[in-house]
Amino acid sequence: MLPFARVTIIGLGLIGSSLARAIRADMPTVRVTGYDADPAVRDTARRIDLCDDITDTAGASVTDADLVVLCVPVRAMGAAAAEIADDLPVDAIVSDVGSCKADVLAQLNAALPGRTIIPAHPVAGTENSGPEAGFATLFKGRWSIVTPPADADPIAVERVAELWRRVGADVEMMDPAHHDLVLAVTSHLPHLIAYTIVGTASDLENVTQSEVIKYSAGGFRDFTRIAASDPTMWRDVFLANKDAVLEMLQRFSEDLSALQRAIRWNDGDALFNLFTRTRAIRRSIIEQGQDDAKPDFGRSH
Ligand SMILES: NC(=O)C1=CN([C@@H]2O[C@H](COP(=O)(O)OP(=O)(O)OC[C@H]3O[C@@H](n4cnc5c(N)ncnc54)[C@H](O)[C@@H]3O)[C@@H](O)[C@H]2O)C=CC1
Ligand SMILES: O=C(O)C(=O)Cc1ccc(O)cc1
Repeated sequence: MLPFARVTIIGLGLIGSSLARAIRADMPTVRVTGYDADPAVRDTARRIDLCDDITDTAGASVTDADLVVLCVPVRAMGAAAAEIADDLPVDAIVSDVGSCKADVLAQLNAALPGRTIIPAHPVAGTENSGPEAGFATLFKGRWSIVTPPADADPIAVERVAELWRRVGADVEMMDPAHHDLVLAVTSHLPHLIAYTIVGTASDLENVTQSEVIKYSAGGFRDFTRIAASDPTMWRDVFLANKDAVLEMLQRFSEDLSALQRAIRWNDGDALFNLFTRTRAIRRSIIEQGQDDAKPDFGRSH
């Protein structure tokens, strides 16, 4: 049985539009309604026939929904939830796709007290944004991490998990705080490093911009893809997942200082041992068949 009959998607960018496309492709009888705060995005969504219906207000989009999925930047979740509070049917489930979970859950609880809130995070995406960047197969073979509150209704949790399975994702359950720590090191810190290194290269005085572009070898090119990711989305992730990111950044800085010291003192063994350990990690990811499948760091479609 389908987990939901009428799904509303709020925020029709990369993830919201991919979810709309995936639901229509994989569950064609489900009615998909969309809303975005940006009128230009709503126009585009209508032009490309993204949903069965696009409404001009948030409230109108949820009046007959049995699931509402918030697909807006993480620090906009509370405002988006507050806008639907008066029109949300009593038995509707509210979910989201935010890249960090504890802060978003707090925002949703504050905006929608007493409502059924089952957050999730599809660990799948690209550096692109907007309604035309989405695609129906984005979630296939990827993880979707569902982070229910401790007292969540198990039936509601299972319905949200089943939605993600239906669009091709593998589902994992996680505590929100643990999710935030894991994703801080596997996703948020790598983005911060990419933003930094591309910024550092572009600030150099003795190396021209055109030399950076012309001679960018594999490593730097990969960083430029990640550093092209949406500024609003990532500003919000770093501020909303501040504690976990600062904790991982502290550890990273200490490890970087150890490497700096090894180079300064010609400690080749230290360098060789670390590089051998990290190569083994890459190989075990490939052996587990997760290279290009999941998680999705470093892949564009
Ligand atoms: N981009 C990625 O690779 C991934 C993003 N995510 C999460 O998905 C969410 C959406 O990200 P993207 O789709 O990439 O962003 P996006 O920038 O492509 O789309 C976000 C959309 O939300 C709309 N919006 C902003 N505030 C709103 C509000 N209050 N009410 C209604 N609409 C509003 C914007 O107009 C925009 O169209 C974020 O929370 C992000 O952390 C999760 C997994 C991967
Ligand atoms: O484009 C990439 O490599 C990504 O890392 C995509 C991504 C961005 C944010 C997420 O929360 C999950 C996946």
